[in-house]
Amino acid sequence: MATTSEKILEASARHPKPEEKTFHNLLDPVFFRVALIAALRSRKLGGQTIGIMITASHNPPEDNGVKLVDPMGEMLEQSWEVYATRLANAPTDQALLESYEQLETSLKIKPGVAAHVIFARDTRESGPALVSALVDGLEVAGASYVDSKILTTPQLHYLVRCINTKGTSYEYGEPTEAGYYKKLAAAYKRVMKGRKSTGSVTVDCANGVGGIKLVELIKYLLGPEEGGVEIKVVNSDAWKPERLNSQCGADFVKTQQRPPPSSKVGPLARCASLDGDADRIVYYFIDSDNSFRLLDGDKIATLAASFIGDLAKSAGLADKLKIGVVQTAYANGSSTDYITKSLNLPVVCTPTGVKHLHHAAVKFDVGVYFEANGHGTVIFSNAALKTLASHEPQSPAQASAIDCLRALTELINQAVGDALSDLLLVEVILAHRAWGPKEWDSTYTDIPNRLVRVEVPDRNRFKAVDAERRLEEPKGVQELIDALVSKYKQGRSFARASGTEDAVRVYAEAATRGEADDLASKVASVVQKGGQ
Ligand SMILES: CC(=O)N[C@H]1[C@@H](OP(=O)(O)O)O[C@H](CO)[C@@H](O)[C@@H]1O
Ligand SMILES: [Mg+2]
Repeated sequence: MATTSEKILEASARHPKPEEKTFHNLLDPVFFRVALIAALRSRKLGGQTIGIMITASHNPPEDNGVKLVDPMGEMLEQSWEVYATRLANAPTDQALLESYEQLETSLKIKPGVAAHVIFARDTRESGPALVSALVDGLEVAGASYVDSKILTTPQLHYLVRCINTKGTSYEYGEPTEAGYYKKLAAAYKRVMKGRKSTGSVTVDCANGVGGIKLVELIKYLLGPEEGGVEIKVVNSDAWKPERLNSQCGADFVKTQQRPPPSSKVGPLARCASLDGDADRIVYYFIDSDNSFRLLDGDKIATLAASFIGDLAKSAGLADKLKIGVVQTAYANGSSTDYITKSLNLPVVCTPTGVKHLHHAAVKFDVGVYFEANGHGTVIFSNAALKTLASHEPQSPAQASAIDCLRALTELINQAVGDALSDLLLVEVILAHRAWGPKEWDSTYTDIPNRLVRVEVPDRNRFKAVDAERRLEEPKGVQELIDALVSKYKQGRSFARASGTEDAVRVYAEAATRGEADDLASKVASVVQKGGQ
């Protein structure tokens, strides 16, 4: 019988690294190799289940990619990203096998431990072919696996957390797709007790997996006749994969600062857009003067933080729950001011990327984190869960606030930012406050801002520090940016190398639209020159 090493070598030859790279032949060996990493990770963690999500999120339909999920539903631990890259880049089948065996030895992984993996994909056409490459890898690595077919990214994170917590005192939920809907719907009904939604919300599903799953979720929720929100699902053409993220979706709305051209809603109607794998959401509406108003991740974070802060006070728990908000440098300066000065809550700024925000948020009892682009969630610490479970209310008002807080811990996805869960979170808050989008928007006014992309010969020369708000290298560039910023009222600007695209991003804020554009373009030209 062939040994595991022989099997890996033989199978790897079926997933060769292409001589001439096209998108598809490039991904086939990557997926084969990702399977090997997932098997190693599961074995290293004593056989806990690891998740693999096949998606390219908000990117064009022909792209694809992969996200690895750790046992508690969190993103793969950072040190393992390095190992994954090492396996993915191994130049030959033999080099791949050597890297695999080296990892086994250096990480003291016992090959005899059973490995378990669960995977799912979004609606992209390339998904099934990539699943074959993945399965080939899982089989030769001796991992057992579950194919969960088509799911949103956060649903897969949910399943991973449920499977790994099953039978413990902190069981997360029933590890099925229906279990996900039931958990959200039960919590939604609890928070909505005695409240009524007004109006409807139109949800643009980016023609992706979010539409299919939102239609399912609605079946479990309260109908409008029962006081629940009326959810109108649009851009849910998931079976025409070429339409995915095309002229719609959260990324389109956020970057273009306008509704999807297909949108038919009138003034003051609430709208929301999901991204292609439903882990991001933004809200927006058309104001009475026909202007477009975006309610982005910052507005969702401030809404959630203010609501939870008020509930904690009503429950008599203001001193016991340390609530904090985590943002990145892209958060609008007005939102940061509003959180610190009006809500009196602490704000932490981290580098871009949700894993950084998540790690900072766990330091609070209630950590609210959102990127401006709409990716985020609220996490409750174990101490907070204990406080909520044991707190004896002293009045009916306290009892109702505490029940609402407990239900929120179930409504909000604790593993990862989840557009469907965030949608319900926003909807329950608006129902509690009897607010429409305009009242929500008027909590603070965004400082005009501009984000531009600058192509430079080598973006790695740009080294940012201080949560990416200042450039250490190339030398001298930060001083030039500072000098420009000082000339603008409410001016703020920074430049950093993108982690996902071959470019440097420049962000600028200033008192007026024209000044923000002007500052952004001047900083962009400083960056361009400094990057030569
Ligand atoms: C300004 C911006 O939106 N940056 C995005 C983008 O990161 P960059 O490192 O800026 O390319 O992609 C990340 C992953 O999706 C997301 O977390 C982040 O917010
Ligand atoms: Mg996404």
